[in-house]
Amino acid sequence: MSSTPDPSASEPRYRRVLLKLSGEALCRSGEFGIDAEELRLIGGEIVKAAKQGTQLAVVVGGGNMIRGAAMAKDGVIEQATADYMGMLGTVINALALKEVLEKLGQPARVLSAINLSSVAETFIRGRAIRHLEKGRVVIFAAGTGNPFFTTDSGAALRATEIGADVVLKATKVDGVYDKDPVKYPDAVRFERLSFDEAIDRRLAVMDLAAFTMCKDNGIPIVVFNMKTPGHIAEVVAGVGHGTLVEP
Ligand SMILES: Nc1ncnc2c1ncn2[C@@H]1O[C@H](COP(=O)(O)OP(=O)(O)OP(=O)(O)O)[C@@H](O)[C@H]1O
Ligand SMILES: O=c1ccn([C@@H]2O[C@H](COP(=O)(O)O)[C@@H](O)[C@H]2O)c(=O)[nH]1
Repeated sequence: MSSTPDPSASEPRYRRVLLKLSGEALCRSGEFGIDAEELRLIGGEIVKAAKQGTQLAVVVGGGNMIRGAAMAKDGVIEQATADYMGMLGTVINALALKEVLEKLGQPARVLSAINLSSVAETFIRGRAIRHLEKGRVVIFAAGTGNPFFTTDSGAALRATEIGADVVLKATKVDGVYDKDPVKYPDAVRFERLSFDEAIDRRLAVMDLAAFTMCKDNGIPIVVFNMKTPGHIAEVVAGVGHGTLVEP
C-alpha cells in the first residue's frame, strides 16, 4: 500500500486507528526484554504519529518477554498458565510504553484486559473511547485477557470494539509475502490482497482468528515495517508503504 497525500486535505485520512506493535519493537534485534534506547525510539515514533490528529490506540505484543506456546513446550508449565504469563509480559511492555510517551509529552493510558487495579485501568470500552476522544494514546494490555489467543487477536477485537478504521500491524517485515520472508529469501511480497486470499493461503503474518475477525467486521489491515524512522507516522497518515489486506 502506498498512496500520494492530498495536499488540500486538512482532515487526517483515518479518524481512529489501532496500531498493533510487536513486543520486539521494545528490544534490540534478536534480544529479549526492554532496551531503554529502543523504547525511547519507538516512543518518539508513536508521539510523531499521535500528533497528526488521528486517534491512536495501541495493542502491544509480548514476543520480547514470553510466548506462551514456547514456554509450555517442555511440559513443565501448562499452556494456560504460560499464556497468562505471556499476557503479563504485555502489561509490562504497556507500562514501559506509557511511561516513555508521557515523558515525551504525550498523554497516554494503559487499559488491561486482566484486572490489575493497582497498576492499570481495567478495560472498559466506553472509557477507552473517552480517552481517545480526549487525545490520549490508549495502550491495550493483556491481549484478549484469555489464554490460547494472541495479541493479534486482541488487536482485532479491540479495533472492532472501538470502531477503528484500520488495524496497522507494525512488524519486522515490510508487508505480507507468499511465505515467511525471514525464512525464505525468495518470498514474493503482496502490495495488496484480500482477506480470503490471506486466510486460504494460511499466511502466518497474523493468526487466523485475527484475520477472520477483521474480515467479518470490514476492518482492513496494513502490515508494515516498524523500524524505518518516521514510518509509523506515515502509515497512520495513510501514506506509508505496507501491504493492504482488505475485505
Ligand atoms: N506470509 C508472511 N508474510 C510476512 N511475514 C510472515 C509471513 N509468514 C510469517 N511471517 C512472519 O510473521 C512475523 C510477524 O509477526 P510478529 O513477530 O511481528 O508479530 P507478533 O508475533 O504479533 O509480535 P510479538 O513479537 O510481540 O510476538 C514476521 O516477522 C514474519 O517473519
Ligand atoms: O489474548 C492473548 C494475548 C496474548 N496471550 C499470550 O501472550 C503471549 C504474547 O503475545 P504475542 O501475541 O505472542 O505477542 C502469547 O504468546 C500468549 O502466550 C494470550 O494468551 N492471550
